[in-house]
Amino acid sequence: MVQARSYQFYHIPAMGEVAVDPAFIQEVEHRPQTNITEAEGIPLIDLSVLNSPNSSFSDDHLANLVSEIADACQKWGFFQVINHGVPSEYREKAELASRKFFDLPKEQKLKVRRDEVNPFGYYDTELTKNVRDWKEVFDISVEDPTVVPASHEPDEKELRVLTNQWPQNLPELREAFELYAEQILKLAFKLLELIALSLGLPKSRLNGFFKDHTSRIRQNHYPPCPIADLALGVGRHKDGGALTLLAQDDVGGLQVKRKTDGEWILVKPTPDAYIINVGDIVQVWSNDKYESVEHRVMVNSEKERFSIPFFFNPAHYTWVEPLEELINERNPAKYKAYNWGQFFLSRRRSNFKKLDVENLQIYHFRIN
Ligand SMILES: O=C(O)CCC(=O)C(=O)O
Ligand SMILES: [Fe+2]
Repeated sequence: MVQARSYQFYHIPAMGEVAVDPAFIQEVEHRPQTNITEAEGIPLIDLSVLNSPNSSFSDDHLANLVSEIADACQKWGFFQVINHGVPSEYREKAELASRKFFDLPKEQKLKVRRDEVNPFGYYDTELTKNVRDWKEVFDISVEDPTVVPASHEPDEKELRVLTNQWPQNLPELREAFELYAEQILKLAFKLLELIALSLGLPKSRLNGFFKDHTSRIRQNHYPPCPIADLALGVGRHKDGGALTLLAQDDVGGLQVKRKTDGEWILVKPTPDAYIINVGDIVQVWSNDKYESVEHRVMVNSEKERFSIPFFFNPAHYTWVEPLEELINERNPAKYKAYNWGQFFLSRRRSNFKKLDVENLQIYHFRIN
């Protein structure tokens, strides 16, 4: 059954009455403030130590870097990296191809639409916490094909093989993103090792979880929005995976909830930098030492914005729980183990369809 949409009219200065689907309207307390603080920004970390060919850097340099990472993860859950080793031409090609994709006529984009079974492809009606986001996205799996459980049901034993969908008339999209994925994956492993070291663990302690990783690259397009002060490009949320590596363009709009006072801080675009944040899985592994921090995206009434996050996720069969080296009698495990594949599918389901219940969160696995 096709439901008739009921539009509501909003008065927009300079535009008059605008008809908008009320599904986009945020509750008053979640609307973006226009007078946003651009106070102290998230830390900027230089990774050149890792990429110097003749290792002219000493152990001290590495130790400094590791302690910068530890600090940033504890204080912010977010940081930016420069001199990260991803050649800019790969990123530029991906960004260009992505713009071309979103520029295609709607019916061509709908040919690669994601559906209830395959979470990869194009989508323009995503919900975050049951409110519609002002954006369109195109999701691809880094490993293609990728294996996930057949459903989000906890006792599901069957597996499903998912493949990417590519638009036929834009071959450069696939080419650009397959090359980009290889590069960004290398950076993700470097960051994973730095995070392991920063938690006092051996460098490769976390690598095994990513042998059959289920990482995903998303392309986001936020069109100009006539109700930019009522809607959001992405509603407030925490990333469910291990790490996110985000390439944003020069428009800006990403806001991070500052841990010290709960203020929303705008992440100012830095050319060629990546914005890194720890996701829920790192929060659980670290037994809350590093928290996965809430963030959201403001839209702009004049400018469109593009971003490309890479979500670094472990194998679907991973049981996520606090690492045994990081718990003891004084600091007992704060979470019981949960299965990553089930968690992922349950989340995708609630992003696809409006549900009556809140979507799955790690605090549902919290002990006490
Ligand atoms: O576009 C952005 O800046 C961030 C997007 C985001 O948070 C997400 O897709 O999870
Ligand atoms: Fe996010």
